[in-house]
Order: sequence, then structure tokens, then C-alpha cells
Amino acid sequence: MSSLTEEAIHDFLRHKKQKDEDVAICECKYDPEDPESACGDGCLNVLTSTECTPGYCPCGELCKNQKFQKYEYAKTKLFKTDGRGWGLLADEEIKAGQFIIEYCGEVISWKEAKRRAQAYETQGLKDAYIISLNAHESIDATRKGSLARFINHSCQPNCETRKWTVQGEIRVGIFAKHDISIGTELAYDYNFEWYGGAKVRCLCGAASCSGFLGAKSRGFQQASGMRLPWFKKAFLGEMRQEASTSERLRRGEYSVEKIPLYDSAEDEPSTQAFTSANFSTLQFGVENNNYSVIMDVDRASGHKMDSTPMDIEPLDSVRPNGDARDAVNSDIVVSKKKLKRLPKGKLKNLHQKEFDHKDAVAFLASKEAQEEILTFEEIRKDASSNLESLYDEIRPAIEEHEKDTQDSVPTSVAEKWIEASCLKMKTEFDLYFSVVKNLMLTPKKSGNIKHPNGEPDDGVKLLTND
Ligand SMILES: C[S@@+](CC[C@H](N)C(=O)[O-])C[C@H]1O[C@@H](n2cnc3c(N)ncnc32)[C@H](O)[C@@H]1O
Repeated sequence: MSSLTEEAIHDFLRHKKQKDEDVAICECKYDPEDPESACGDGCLNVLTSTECTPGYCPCGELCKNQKFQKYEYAKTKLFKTDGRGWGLLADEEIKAGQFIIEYCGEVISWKEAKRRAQAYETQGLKDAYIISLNAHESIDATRKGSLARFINHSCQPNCETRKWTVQGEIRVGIFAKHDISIGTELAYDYNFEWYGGAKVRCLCGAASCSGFLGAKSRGFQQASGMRLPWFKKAFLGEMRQEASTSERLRRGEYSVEKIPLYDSAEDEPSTQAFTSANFSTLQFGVENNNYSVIMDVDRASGHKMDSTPMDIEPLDSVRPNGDARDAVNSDIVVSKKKLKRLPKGKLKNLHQKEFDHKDAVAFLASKEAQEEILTFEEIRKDASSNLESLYDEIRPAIEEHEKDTQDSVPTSVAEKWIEASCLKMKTEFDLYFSVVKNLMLTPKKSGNIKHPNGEPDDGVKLLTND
């Protein structure tokens, strides 16, 4: 029996090619009297956040639902903010709901994202460009990316991220939450999306500012070990009257003294990838906001920069062919953390050590017992990955409500989560029960326990006492 390894899942996600029968074809029919008829708001694909596939859409060239694929970005411009490094602003009037730009970057596994985030921090890169893509993958725009990487966070944003399916792949776009006038800075809420750790004080200036960047993201929670969504706590036996973020802020739990911080205001342009003030950053993107060259020219002198720590490569143009999805061949390990209650009610994150059942079963009991354990192990893995996918699916619902209470999440979502969590726990129980049962049934080598025949069968292994 072959087990589905995490590498295999990652490989599958990387190389997933859309089959003909999987292409979503809408029922739009172009009517010259009504331009909206060619895949406007009523298009079945638009309604399900799926782009039409060229060559399949009944509206052909007139299809309006290929914005990611045709780079139909809004006009934007880079500018230097006060204290938050570079930012991106609207260079034209933008309508509510309008697609502004795709968040491009290298698609990497969650585990690799975690590794890179730590590495970048060690290297002294103060701006973080990793956002979450799905339960298993993240997008890293540190070295390769589009202008979207320069969009700053705001707790009261005028933009939001939305996930669209484009030729079978999930892609992240920045969309206007409401009308945005020319010259206004673009910003979205990094919560849920961002992997920048727990160290950046938010300078967005909004009245409702949560204090830190990405305070609700998994990255933040893992780095700080502070908060888990109610549904996770519920199933870890942690459900209790939890203080809200603002209460915690008031109590000083996010206080500067307790968390090592830096301000993006302290950014040294020379340590920034692509963000040096002297870079000709405004020269590109005039037409479609795509990078066309690696920017390494000093704008003032026109000379090549001497010390460019990293070159940012253009990405928009390569992504559809798959190059941009050059995921690092790491395992997909969606963080497996266990909460441990510490004195004074604090929570501590502990890495849950993966028990290698393959090794364990090798010296356990009979072949049947080994197979039984491996079967349960596979079922458990499926349930676990199902739960992680569900987390990704329901995240927008939670984000929408932006609260951390059970009431804020629709019942249907809560029920789904409960069902998947129970299923996962059941599969864990079955697995561990099987391990214990088979352990107990395996005769011991030393002591008085003897095999019924006096000598062990070939198929039966003996446990040692050492
Ligand atoms: C995706 S980058 C945005 C572009 C960045 N300003 C630059 O110059 O490249 C995210 C980084 O910008 C800074 N940043 C974004 N929003 C911020 C905010 N509201 N307050 C403080 N720093 C912010 C942080 O350093 C963060 O790691």
C-alpha cells in the first residue's frame, strides 16, 4: 500500500494541469447591444471567482473575464511613504470591486515560507513579502514579484485580496473595496494573509488599528503563540472566555516590551530588495505595471548599483507558463502545533513531533498489524489535510466578520469545521488505538512470555525490553 507523501501532494499542486473536462465553461452569449453579456457580472465563472479559459469561452476574444491572464491592471505608481517604506498609489480613478493587480511571487510550501521568513529576518530584511496562498502554499514576492509587493497594510483598508481560479490554479489579486480616487495610497489588511512574524508595529494610523501587522495571520499567531481562532481552541479544549484583541492590547500583551520590534521607518534603502530610493522604480509599469527589467540602475547617476542584495525579477509575464510557480521542493507541512496550558493560563506552542509509524511498525508484530497501522496512518493524514484545506476555505468567512467569537462565523461554516475536526480526532484515535493494540499483542523477547510454539513464527517479531 503506497502512502501519499507530503512531497507528492506538493508535487501534485505544482504540476496540476487543467484537463479539458475540468475547464469551467460559462453560458454567456455576446449581445452587441449589451457589452456586459460577454462575461460581465452575471457570468457563471465570474460568480464563482473563476476566470474563463481562452479557447473555451463562448465569447471568444470579447470575454471580459480574463483579467489575470491579460494583466488588466489598474494604473498605479510607487511612492515613498512616511515611515512605511515604499507604497503604491492609485494613478487613476479606481472603481469599487475593480481588479487592481495580481500578487505575484514564488509559490512555495508553507514550511519553506516559514524557513524563508526566518532566513530573511536573519539577513536583516525588514520588509516581509510572503503571503498565504492556500492551506499548503504561500507566495514569496521577496525576490520575484509584481508591484503588488509594495502595497502596505492598513487596518482600515481600501483594497482586499481575493483568490481566483485561473486555468485550474489559485491566484491572488488585489481588488478595490470601494471607489478609490487618483493619488490615494492603496492598502489591504495583511491579516490572515501575511507571514511576517510578530514584530512589526503598525503605522497605518487608522482609529481601529490593531497594533501589529498581520495580527490575525497564522504567521503572527505561530510566532507569538498568542491567539488561535475559536474553532481551533474549541477542539483543543481551550474554549474559554477569551479576551479580544483590543482588550489584550489594553492589557499590554502586545506591548513593545514583550515583543522584539522594529519599525519599517528604520528601513535602510540599501538593505531593501528593489526598494532603494535611487532605484528607477517609477520607470516601469506605466503601461501595465509589469516589471520589464531587473531594476538595478541608480536613478540619480544612471549607473548600475554597486550593492544590490537581491535582484527582483519580473514575474507577471512568466507566471501563466508555470515558471513563477517554481515551488521549492520542500515538504508540505502545515504547521502542526499543540497547545499546552502553562501556569497563569498562558498558552505555549509546542511542536508536535511526527511519530514515524513506518519505522515503528517495522519492529512491531505481524505483517497484518503493520498494514493495519499504515492504513490508519493514511486515513489520518487524509483527514488532517482535509481539515487544513477547510481552514483555508473558511478563512474568508472569518475575515469578513473580523471577530474572534463563535457568533461571528456562520453556523454552516462552524458545523463543517466541527465535522472535519471530529473526523480527524477519530482517525487519530483509530491510529493510536491500533498502535497500542498491536504493541500489546506483540510478544516480548525476554521475560517469561513465550510464543505458543515455544519459538517465534517468521511473521511475528518480538519486542525487546531494551
Ligand atoms: C509587502 S511590504 C510593503 C512594501 C514595503 N513598504 C516596501 O518598502 O517594500 C511589507 C512591509 O512594509 C512595511 N509596512 C507595510 N505596512 C505597514 C504599516 N501599516 N505599518 C508599518 N510598516 C508597514 C513593513 O515593513 C512590512 O514588512
